[in-house]
Amino acid sequence: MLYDPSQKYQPHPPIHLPDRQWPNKQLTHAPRWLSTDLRDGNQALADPMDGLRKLRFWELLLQCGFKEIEVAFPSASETDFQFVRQLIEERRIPHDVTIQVLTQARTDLIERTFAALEGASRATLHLYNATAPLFRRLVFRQSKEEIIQLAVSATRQIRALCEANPQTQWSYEYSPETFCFTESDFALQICEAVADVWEPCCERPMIINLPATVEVNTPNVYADQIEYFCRHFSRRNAVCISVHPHNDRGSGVASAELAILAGADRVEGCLFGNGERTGNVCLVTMAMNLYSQGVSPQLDFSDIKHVVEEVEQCNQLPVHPRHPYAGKLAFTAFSGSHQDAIKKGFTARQQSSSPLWEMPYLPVDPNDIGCSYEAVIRVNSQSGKSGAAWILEQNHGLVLPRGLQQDFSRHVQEQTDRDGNEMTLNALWQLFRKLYGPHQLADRQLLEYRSESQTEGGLSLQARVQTPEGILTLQGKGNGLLSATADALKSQFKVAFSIEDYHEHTLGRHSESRSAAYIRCTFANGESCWGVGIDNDVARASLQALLNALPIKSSN
Ligand SMILES: CC(=O)SCCNC(=O)CCNC(=O)[C@H](O)C(C)(C)COP(=O)(O)OP(=O)(O)OC[C@H]1O[C@@H](n2cnc3c(N)ncnc32)[C@H](O)[C@@H]1OP(=O)(O)O
Ligand SMILES: CC(C)C(=O)C(=O)O
Ligand SMILES: [Mg+2]
Repeated sequence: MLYDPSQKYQPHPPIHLPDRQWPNKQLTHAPRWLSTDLRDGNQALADPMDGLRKLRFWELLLQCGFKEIEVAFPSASETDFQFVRQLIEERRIPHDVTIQVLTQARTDLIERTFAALEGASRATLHLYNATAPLFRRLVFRQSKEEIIQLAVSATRQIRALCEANPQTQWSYEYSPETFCFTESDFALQICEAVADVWEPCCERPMIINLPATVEVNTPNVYADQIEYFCRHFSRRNAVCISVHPHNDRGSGVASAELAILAGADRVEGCLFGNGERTGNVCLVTMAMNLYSQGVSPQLDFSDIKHVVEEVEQCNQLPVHPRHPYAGKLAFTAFSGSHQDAIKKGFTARQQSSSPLWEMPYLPVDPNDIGCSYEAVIRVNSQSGKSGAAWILEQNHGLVLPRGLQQDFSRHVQEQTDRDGNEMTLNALWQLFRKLYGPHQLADRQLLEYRSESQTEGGLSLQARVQTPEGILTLQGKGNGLLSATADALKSQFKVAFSIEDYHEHTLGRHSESRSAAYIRCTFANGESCWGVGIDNDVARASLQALLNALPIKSSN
C-alpha cells in the first residue's frame, strides 16, 4: 500500500481576481533591492555571524551595489546591537546606502532598537507582527482587533521616537508577517490602520512589506494577492510595496518575479537564497534573471566566484554546485548533444559581429560574471565527439577534422565507460598523444629530411627518423613530399596503405606560428589510422603526422 499522508493537509485558498492584470505585464526594470542577509539570513544560521563576519558580509553587499541593507535585529543580541553601533560610529555607511533594522511590536524591544540607531544619518525601522489566522489563534491568542492594536500602538511608539530623534532621516517599514496566508482584506485593514498612524509622505517614507513568510501556494496566487493589495490599498501612491518571498515550495524566485509584475516595487532576499528553512528568495538569481532578459539589475555580480567564496565563508554554508548562475556546474555541459550545440555556438560567435549573446544551453555569457569558458565543457561517458574536440581546441589550439573527432571520441568513450568517471584535461591530452602524436613519438621521431626535384618530374626524399633501435634512413619517390614519404614507408615496412585525409592549420595568428597537420591512412584490410604532427615547419608537421599515423614496429 502506498504511504499517503496527504489527507493531513489542505490547500490555502486562492483569491478571486478574475480581472488580474499581471499576466500581461513584463519585467522592464530592476526593483529596489533589500539584502536581508545580515538579519533573516543570519537568524537562520546554526552559528550566527560574529561582528567580523558581519562586517565582511556588509562590505561584500556594498561591493555588489546594494543600497538598502537590513543589518540586524538589534534587540536580539549584543552582537547585533554592537554591529549597528559599529557601522554608525565608524562611519561605515556610504551616503547613498540606507541601513534597516527589525523589531517585534514590543515596547522594550523598540526602545532598544532605537538606542542601536542613535546617530545614524538615515535608517529604516522595520516592524513586524504575524497576521494569519493560525498565528492569531495559536501564537498570540488574540482577535483581529487586538492584532491591529498591537501593530498600531507599536507604530505610534515608533513615530514618536522618530520625531524625538530628528537628526536621523527615518523611513518606516511595516510587515504583516505571514501575509501570504492572511485573509487579503484583513491584511489590507491592518496595513491601512498602520499607515493611518504613520501618515506616509515624502518626509515620512513608508514601505509596506508583504511577505510569503512560509511559501504555501503557487506563485500565481502570491501575484494575485499582491495585485489585489496594490489595487485596494488607499495610500498606494504614497508607499513602496515590498515583497519578501521564502522558498518553501522551491518557487521563491518565481514568486518574487510575478509579484513585481503584480505591482511590487521592491524585493527583499538573500544572496544564494540563504534564510529560514529553505531560504529567502535568492537575489543573485533574481538579478541575473533580469540581466539575461536584457534588463540591468543595478547590482554587480561580475566576479561571482568572489561573491560565492565570501558568502560561503560568512555563512559557513556551501553554495550548491547546481545553483543558478553561481554554482560550479552552472555553465558546464557533460552531455554530447549539449556540447555539440555549444561548440557550434562558439564557432558561430567567432564569425559574427552581432553583440547579442545567442548560445545554445548557456543563458548568459560566463565571462560576464567573471568565469572562463574552460569549465563550459567537461568530458565523461555521456559526452560525444564535440566535447573532447572542444577541449583540445581550447587548450591546445588543435582544430580536429570531423573524422578525427569521431575516431578520438570512440577511444574516449571506451576509457570513460571503463573507468566510470570524468576525464580530466590532462588525461584527455595524454590519451590523444598516445593515439596520434602530435609531437614526435619516441619510436619514430623525424630528425631531418631532404627532397630533390627529379628531372623526369616528381620528387625524391631522404629522411632520417629516430627510433628506439637507432636511426632509420628512409628513401622514396613520389609526386610530392607526402607521397614520397609514403613510398619510403611502404617499402621500408612492407605495408600497403593510402593517404585518405589530409588537413593542416596554423596554431595561432602569427606567420611564425607552428602548424598542425592531420593525416588518415587506410590499409588494405579497410582499417584506417590517424596521425597528428605539430612543427614550426608545415612540411615537417605533415611528415611527422604520417609517421604517427602508421601502426608500425620500428625494428628493422
Ligand atoms: C519571520 C521572521 O523572520 S520574524 C523575525 C524572527 N527573528 C528572530 O526571532 C530573531 C531574533 N529574536 C530574538 O532574539 C528573540 O526572539 C527576541 C529577543 C526578539 C525575543 O525574545 P523573548 O522575549 O525571549 O521572546 P520569544 O522569542 O520567546 O518570543 C515569543 C513572544 O513574543 C511574541 N511575539 C512574537 N512575535 C512578535 C511580534 N512581532 N510582536 C510582538 N510580539 C511578538 C510571542 O507572541 C511570544 O509572546 P508570549 O511569550 O507572550 O507568548
Ligand atoms: C520579518 C518578516 C518580514 C519576515 O522575515 C518574514 O515574514 O519572512
Ligand atoms: Mg523572512
